[in-house]
Amino acid sequence: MGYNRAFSAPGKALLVGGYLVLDSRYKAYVIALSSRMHAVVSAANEANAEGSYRVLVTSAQFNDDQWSYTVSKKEGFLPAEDNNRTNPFIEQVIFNVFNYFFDNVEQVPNVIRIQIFSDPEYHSQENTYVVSNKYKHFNFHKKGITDVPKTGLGSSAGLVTVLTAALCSVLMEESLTPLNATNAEHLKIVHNLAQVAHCQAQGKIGSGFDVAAATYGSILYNRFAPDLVSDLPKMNPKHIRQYHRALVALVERIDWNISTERIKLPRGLKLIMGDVNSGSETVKLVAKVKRWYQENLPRSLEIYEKINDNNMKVIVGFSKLNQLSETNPEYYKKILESLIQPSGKKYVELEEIQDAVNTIREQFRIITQESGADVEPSIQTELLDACMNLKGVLTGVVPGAGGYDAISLIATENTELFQETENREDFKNVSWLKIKQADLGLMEEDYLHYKGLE
Ligand SMILES: Nc1ncnc2c1ncn2[C@@H]1O[C@H](COP(=O)(O)OP(=O)(O)O)[C@@H](O)[C@H]1O
Ligand SMILES: C[C@@](O)(CCOP(=O)(O)OP(=O)(O)O)CC(=O)O
Repeated sequence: MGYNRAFSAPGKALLVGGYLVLDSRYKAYVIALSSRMHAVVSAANEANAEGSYRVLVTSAQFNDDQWSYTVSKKEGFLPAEDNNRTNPFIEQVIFNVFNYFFDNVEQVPNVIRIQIFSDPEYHSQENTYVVSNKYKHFNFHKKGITDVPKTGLGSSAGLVTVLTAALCSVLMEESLTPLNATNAEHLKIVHNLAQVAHCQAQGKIGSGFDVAAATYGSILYNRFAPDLVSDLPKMNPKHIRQYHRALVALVERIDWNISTERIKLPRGLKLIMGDVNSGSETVKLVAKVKRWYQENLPRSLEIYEKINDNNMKVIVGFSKLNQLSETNPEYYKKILESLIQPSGKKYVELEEIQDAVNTIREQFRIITQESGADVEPSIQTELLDACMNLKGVLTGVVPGAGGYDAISLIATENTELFQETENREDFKNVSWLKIKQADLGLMEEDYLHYKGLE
């Protein structure tokens, strides 16, 4: 038996804290999703050029996309793709993981094969067929990964996180404590390496909430200083150890000052995501909002502070509901029932959250108008307002960067929006995604559960 392991990591929805989370002063409420990215890894010694390693990454679901990289210590582990194919996310993971384990690569098997799988909700499901076994089912597309539309659940962050875990597991195999996805120190190593790789591959410094959720699950997140990653030295072919030293210091010794406090939606409530099927470009939205912010100081700061005050009200409101569900379950049950069958009685515990979300949305509509970035465009306003009249819905937002991608609702667990909105003209562009809040971030899977899916 050779070396075989598998890992998975969840997608994300940023419910509260969009844009503000780019600044480390502000916190965001991030829900990890039941839709996951998976990496199945095997490793063996095969005939290979002396001192070089081959990392073969396959994405069978996307027209058998494949990337075959060769790396060697003397080249600073800079990956060269055998067929000149590029996938910056895969490249940066290989580069960073090998450089991190710089002194411990001698015994590592020289061929590492990794199969990537992604759950169906990450991508448009048009023109797909399902391949399944007893444990898993995946959608297969006729096109390559770059030609299939995404739904915005964070495929690259999930990919980078599972790939980092898979490669770390192989490179740590010789160490005293093999990679354990429940060990806090190991999670920190995977998280920090994945953040570095993701930032470098994106070529912009996002807040990293997506990689943090992929690693830690649903969290209250605040970001690290962007300089931590951008200050890493470039790989210098004459001093290949320099990058290793800086990376080890960054991953192990420097305090990133991030928060990854675990959170859970209030008991009895669930997340519902509707894919709106149009697509927005986060990078462009962020650039426009940043420009607006700089050009409108100090008023823009006041708007951000107002949004933040209300973000915190939502976060505290959710946590109060969770407490209430334990201290006064009878009363809590009535509160939730009022969302399904309005009796005229108002519950301040719900109104506080609804009012805070309305204020946040109002402020984002001001930003939308003034910046030209469609954070909450009017078509999404109409949709969210219509959702507020559906049975069981507590509140709803355009998640993350906003735009035309999706809507996220928080509703009672028994809410069945599919039936309620079927055949309704105002919901004709919405497809409800089959997702739930996930309990775990990165986790180990049984590699045998992927047999026959490749
Ligand atoms: N299943 C996969 N196999 C290989 N690469 C993938 C896969 N899923 C995502 N990627 C990589 O991530 C990129 C998409 O990243 P990005 O544009 O940041 O989208 P997202 O918002 O979903 O993270 C793809 O172009 C590809 O390089
Ligand atoms: C604007 C943001 O704060 C949130 C963007 O959230 P999305 O969920 O829209 O993210 P993408 O998957 O990258 O498109 C930028 C950030 O925090 O990186």
